[in-house]
Amino acid sequence: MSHDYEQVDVPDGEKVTYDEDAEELVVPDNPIVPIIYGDGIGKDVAPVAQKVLDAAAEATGRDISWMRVYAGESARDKYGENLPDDTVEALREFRTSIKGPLTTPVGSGFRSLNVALRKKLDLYTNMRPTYYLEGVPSPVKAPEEMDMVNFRENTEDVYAGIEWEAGTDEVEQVREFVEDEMGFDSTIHDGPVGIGVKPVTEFGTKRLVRQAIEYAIENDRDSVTLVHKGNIMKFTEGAFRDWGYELAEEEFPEETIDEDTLWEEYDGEAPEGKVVVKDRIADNMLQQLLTRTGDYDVLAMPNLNGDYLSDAAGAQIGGLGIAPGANLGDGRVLAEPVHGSAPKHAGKDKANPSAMILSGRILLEQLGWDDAADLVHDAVEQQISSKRVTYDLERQVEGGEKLAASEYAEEIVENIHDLA
Ligand SMILES: NC(=O)C1=CN([C@@H]2O[C@H](COP(=O)(O)OP(=O)(O)OC[C@H]3O[C@@H](n4cnc5c(N)ncnc54)[C@H](OP(=O)(O)O)[C@@H]3O)[C@@H](O)[C@H]2O)C=CC1
Ligand SMILES: O=C(O)CCC(=O)C(=O)O
Ligand SMILES: [Mg+2]
Repeated sequence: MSHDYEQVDVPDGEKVTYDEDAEELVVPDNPIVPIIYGDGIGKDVAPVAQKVLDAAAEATGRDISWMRVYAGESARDKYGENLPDDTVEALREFRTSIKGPLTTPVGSGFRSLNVALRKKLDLYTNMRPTYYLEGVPSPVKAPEEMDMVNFRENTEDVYAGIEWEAGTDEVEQVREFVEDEMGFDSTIHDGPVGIGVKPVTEFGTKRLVRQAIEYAIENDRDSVTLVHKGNIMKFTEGAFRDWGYELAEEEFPEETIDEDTLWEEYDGEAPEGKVVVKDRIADNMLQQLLTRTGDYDVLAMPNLNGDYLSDAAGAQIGGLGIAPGANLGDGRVLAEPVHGSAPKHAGKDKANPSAMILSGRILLEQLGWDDAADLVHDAVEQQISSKRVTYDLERQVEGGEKLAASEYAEEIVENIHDLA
């Protein structure tokens, strides 16, 4: 049953539905797609990205019926709250959506609205592809070796928000329990302490790793690397690794092999059609991202590792202005860039809309509109190669010309018209 929307209108258009047996979205040619512009630079990049996505849809004979919904500052203005039911229900009902960044205060204040959306809609995977676009400036020597897809667990780990503030009765109760009942006497220093809990479940781990392995198989990828800090956090990150391998063995025995078998039986050359499942400790992985980029393909990891790693990987291929992503659940998609609301650049029509546009490309792929998605990719790449780019790329490109975000997006729309 449809939600009774209080302060937003449902546009003309049709609903995307989900075929549970086929595990597939059923997509009309004129889907209703909710969009949250977001805070800070979100208001600069989202409307211009929308125009690019419209151009790609129109060029391939479709029409996106946008439904603007609100979260963060714009929702506080309109509804007096951060995350109105209208917004959550629109994302739930219409299934495929896109958002700009939402600001989260540090140290106090409300908890992340981004995390809240992921949890409320059970968008349990955050998929962040990191790939090279021709002509993109990079601080590394061989950025073209980067072609990774980061699958980040999206609903648990330290993002569960189970923590207690220093100086409260609650934190003292937890300290007492940990020291007196759980046997960790003299482990926590005396004086004020903040304590948090890091849940990592078998359920959360396995559904994430399942999605990563399925993606690797469907997209002909070579390997899935489990990235963890299991040497130190044995029962959370270590368990993530163990459950990840267990899942591969239980559910994909024919399609996967582990790294030991790869070397012992195949001398390091994976047999045709097999995905190698391996693991790396997170600190090592962060340096291998730079030094052995080409050895990695699909990565699967707990929430915090994925947060760190996706920004670091994005820096190698043009920076946060380019890096796209999407939150995925069963039959539900919320695309969003890797970057945040970058408040110091907000409202200046200068931030790079590519990350938002390329997140839209993932949305188009999820709709099954691969032709439109390819157009978006090619049009962005063509624009970057022309060196007429936003400030972040212009400052790194020799002979570059600086464009406003809106001018840059308009030229991408023209590229789409030329390419179509
Ligand atoms: N999913 C989400 O909605 C996310 C929200 N956030 C939130 O955003 C807020 C700000 O976070 P912060 O740590 O500053 O990280 P941001 O990602 O917002 O910005 C960090 C820096 O990255 C560069 N950058 C980011 N986006 C772009 C862009 N589109 N074009 C060009 N450059 C870009 C800028 O670098 P420079 O100044 O060097 O040019 C910017 O100062 C916080 O409240 C945080 O919680 C953070 C991440 C994700
Ligand atoms: O929710 C936030 O404010 C930050 C989230 C974040 O950094 C991310 O999703 O990568
Ligand atoms: Mg982040």
